[in-house]
Amino acid sequence: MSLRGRLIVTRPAFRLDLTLEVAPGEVVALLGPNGAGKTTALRALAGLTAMSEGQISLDGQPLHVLAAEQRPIGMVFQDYLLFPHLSALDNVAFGPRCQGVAKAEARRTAAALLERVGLAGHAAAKPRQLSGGQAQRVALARALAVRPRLLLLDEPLAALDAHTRLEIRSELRRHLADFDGVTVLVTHDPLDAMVLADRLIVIEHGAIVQQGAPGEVARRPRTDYVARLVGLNLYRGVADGTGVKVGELLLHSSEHLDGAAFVAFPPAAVALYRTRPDGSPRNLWRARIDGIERHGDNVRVHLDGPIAAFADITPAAVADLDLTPGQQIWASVKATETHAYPA
Ligand SMILES: Nc1ncnc2c1ncn2[C@@H]1O[C@H](COP(=O)(O)OP(=O)(O)OP(=O)(O)O)[C@@H](O)[C@H]1O
Repeated sequence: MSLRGRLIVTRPAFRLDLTLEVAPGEVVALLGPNGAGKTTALRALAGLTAMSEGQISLDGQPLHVLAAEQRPIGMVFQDYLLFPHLSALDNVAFGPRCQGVAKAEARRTAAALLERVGLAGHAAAKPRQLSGGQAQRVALARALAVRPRLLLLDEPLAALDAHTRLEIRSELRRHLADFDGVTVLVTHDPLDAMVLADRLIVIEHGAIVQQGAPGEVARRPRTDYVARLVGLNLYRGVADGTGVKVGELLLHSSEHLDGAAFVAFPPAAVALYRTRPDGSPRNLWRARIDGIERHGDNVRVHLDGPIAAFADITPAAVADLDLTPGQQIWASVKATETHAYPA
């Protein structure tokens, strides 16, 4: 079961144009900032948003010619959209019933699916009697009940609190691993994407800007959005074999490259000094402190200068260095903590 297609949706102030190819059993996450077009892409796959041009095929059969209700898809929405007046069992049985399955058989299928998601004991409960995590499980069971060949998940964990989210994320991962059709999920959350997906497709302004295995995307971001998402300082420059020239600054790394290159390093790899350090580390520059904010247990210092960078240091280091906004400081990062790759 494979999905292929070119999705084009044109609106007055927005154009989505994506070429997608997803293998059987593969889980792909569409990731991107607000308004990038993730939901539009998902809705176009579902037949809920009309495409202006393009075509989609599933297992070699055209999908875009089918009305939404005829498409062999299962969908989980962010707020689940369970029918409030139906029990969990009847919510799950609803899809098979619509497909013409006899009532008793539809309910048997639904009961088996509820058991699979760990809710056998809640079959009679109405949606309002379920917790967020339970409602999410019912929504997944309902999506699977129609034996879909394409599973579409729109921010499937967004409505859950942090603790439940952790639990449901790993459960969902197991269910997706058992599903042999194509899964496309939309998320804002890099962790959901990293844990759930085999491949990330990053969308910005309606177009794919980067795609690849989660680890690869995290190690080698290609846009500022991806770099921020995975918490790296990222620059584009020109490599000359010994380092990457970014503006006036030459940044050394352990890789030897030539030509257009990206160079990235984590904020925690940046060390700050009041006076020029001895034994000059290879990457050293004079920076101005542009801002200081809490960042988890650490402090994130915003640096301006030949390059804009974030440095994560401990609160004790902030006190020792007596840092204040506007102050000039030395910043360094070891070549071994700097990663360069072709642009
Ligand atoms: N029904 C609509 N009518 C007109 N414009 C729309 C409609 N839905 C979305 N848009 C616009 O289309 C663009 C893409 O929106 P979309 O919801 O697909 O983005 P998204 O990546 O899913 O964003 P978010 O993460 O905020 O949900 C945005 O500019 C949005 O304002």
